[in-house]
Amino acid sequence: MNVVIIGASGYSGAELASLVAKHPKLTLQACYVSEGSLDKDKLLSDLYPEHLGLLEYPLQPLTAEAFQDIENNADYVCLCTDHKVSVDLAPQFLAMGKKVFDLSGGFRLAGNEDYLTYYGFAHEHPELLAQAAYGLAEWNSDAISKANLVAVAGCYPTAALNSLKPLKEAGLLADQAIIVNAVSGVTGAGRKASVNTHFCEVSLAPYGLFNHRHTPEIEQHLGHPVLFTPHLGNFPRGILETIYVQLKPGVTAEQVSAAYQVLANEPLIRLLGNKIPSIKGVAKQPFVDIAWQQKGEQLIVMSAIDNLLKGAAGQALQCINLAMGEPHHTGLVGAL
Ligand SMILES: NC(=O)C1=CN([C@@H]2O[C@H](COP(=O)(O)OP(=O)(O)OC[C@H]3O[C@@H](n4cnc5c(N)ncnc54)[C@H](OP(=O)(O)O)[C@@H]3O)[C@@H](O)[C@H]2O)C=CC1
Ligand SMILES: CC(=O)N[C@@H](CCC(=O)OP(=O)(O)O)C(=O)O
Repeated sequence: MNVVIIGASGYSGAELASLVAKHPKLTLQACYVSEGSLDKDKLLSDLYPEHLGLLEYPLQPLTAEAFQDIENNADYVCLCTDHKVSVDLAPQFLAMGKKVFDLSGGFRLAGNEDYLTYYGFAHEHPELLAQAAYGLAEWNSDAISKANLVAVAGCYPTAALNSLKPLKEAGLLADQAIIVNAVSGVTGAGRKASVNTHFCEVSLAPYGLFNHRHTPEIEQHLGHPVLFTPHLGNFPRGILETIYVQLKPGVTAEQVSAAYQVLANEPLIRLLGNKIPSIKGVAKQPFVDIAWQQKGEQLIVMSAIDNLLKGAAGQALQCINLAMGEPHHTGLVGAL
């Protein structure tokens, strides 16, 4: 299958380009940036020298001619672009009959009101929201394999949902909101220069209190209220979440362990029991590491992922594998 990547010069796009280029059943057809990009015509390996010899692909401007090339040659189009850019581009590629894998948040939420409230824009194509399959690979494989538009799950939600859905499905959660405290590395904010992500400015600080767009994403795909607070930390990649859960009265440790067994055979999920996960354990790895400790009806769940792999490009590749009828972890386990 021929894959094109739009936004290939960005952190998630370059990561996905490297996964596609190494995949046994995919061909990286072409890499695109915006028409006016400062990086156009550079090689991707000039920007990412760690991929010298692998990503000798020119970053092509997304011109009218590029759209024609994509229509003629691509099977799968991956959008590694800002939410609004994705909302604009996805319908154009869907109209060409392409399968679209969007890494942005442009199609993850249920309704236009959520986009106004949490994204700050009115959705231009609300009719596509119901058609998009939510790309949380381990939990939605049937819908992902059939969909023309896959909204690959967000980074913080991927860590939270994989940790909490087993408990929700087993009916172990008390009604109150779950508190999700999360720390992300700076690549989570993208490659574009900004003061907030400047080397001398980043330390450890919360942001997005009460209004981060991943709050509704987690709530909608979990079916439970959360109080989510992200933090920016001074490391390049990885997300660690510490999640405070009130269990229903009388829920035992055995019931909690049994609930997590639903993930026990998943190749990209590592259940650590009562060990402690870390950024070091997942950086540059495709896994979600999940651990928990319980005292009475209080449960603390810890979850770690690499934001660019399981939180973006790795999960996008899982979705592409599902669309091809391949095992979802092809090209991810033992291959990075
Ligand atoms: N970073 C992360 O950890 C994660 C990111 N995501 C999502 O993935 C998407 C990309 O994120 P990230 O890789 O961090 O972003 P970056 O800012 O690192 O990269 C964005 C890319 O989009 C390109 N681009 C910008 N405007 C256009 C346009 N109009 N047409 C075509 N290409 C364009 C940029 O190149 P240029 O401007 O030079 O054209 C660049 O290649 C976002 O929606 C983000 O929310 C999802 C999960 C995790
Ligand atoms: C550290 C940082 O800034 N992280 C980003 C989240 C990463 C991302 O790009 O979000 P999606 O997963 O929704 O695409 C943020 O908080 O906006």
